[in-house]
Amino acid sequence: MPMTTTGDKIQDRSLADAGGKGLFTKELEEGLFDGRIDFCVHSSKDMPTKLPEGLEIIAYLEREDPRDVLISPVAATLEELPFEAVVGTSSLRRQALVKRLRPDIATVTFRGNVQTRLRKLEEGQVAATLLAYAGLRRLDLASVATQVLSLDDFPPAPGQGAICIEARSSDIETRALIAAIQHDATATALTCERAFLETLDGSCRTPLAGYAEVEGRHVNMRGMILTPDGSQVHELALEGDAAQAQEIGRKLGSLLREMAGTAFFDGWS
Ligand SMILES: NCc1[nH]cc(CCC(=O)O)c1CC(=O)O
Repeated sequence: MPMTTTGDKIQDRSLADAGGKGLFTKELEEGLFDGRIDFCVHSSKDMPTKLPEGLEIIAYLEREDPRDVLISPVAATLEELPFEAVVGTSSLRRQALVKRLRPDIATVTFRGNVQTRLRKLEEGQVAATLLAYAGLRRLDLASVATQVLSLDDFPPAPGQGAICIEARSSDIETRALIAAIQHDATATALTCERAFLETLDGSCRTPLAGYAEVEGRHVNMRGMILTPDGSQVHELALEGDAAQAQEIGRKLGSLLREMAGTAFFDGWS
């Protein structure tokens, strides 16, 4: 049964202004609670860190490419965009990361589905936009990407590129069925990234990035927090055993918070 979420309907505001991550999940979760559906498929990036009592993420699928891409009809790279170009994005993280690399660039709110954004770009409303490579690939639109941005310059949002399944905690049957498609390395990475997010971000208003790389039993997570104008950046990486994924994410978040100091967060939240 197709369902439309508030996140799909509200197209004129940034997600932070419209009410945060829960926008994409609320209607679907109501379907879980009243038994119309038994599981939901989400982009992990859109999932709040705290789920309603009685619901859980029961599996993560193998992660797609987590990187962001630049899409521009006027330049081949972010570096080559014209001086004081206008870039369309409603992501606080992308806004801050762009300005960190190109302080001359202005950003404007840019939402809507991918096709709408590409049309605005064609009409010349902005010189470029930024999107997740994973989303484009899933829509068979990878070829519209102008530049794939490096994980170092442009670290992704926690959860980017990973699909998760949410279900009722009590639904043992669905849990057992879905367990078969869990991708363990992705689950480890996401455990780490979501613990990081939970530690740092109550409000959804702090530009932050975080990406955990998992190889065998080893996790290496890098996190970053920025001021919205990209002028101040704190970043740090921590590594350890996969069994410690949650602790690594939490510790990374609290260390970054300490490094930045309270004044860093007071400025705009
Ligand atoms: N906020 C919307 C959203 N949620 C997940 C993705 C990308 C796909 C993914 O991360 O799996 C996107 C679009 C985008 O950021 O370009």
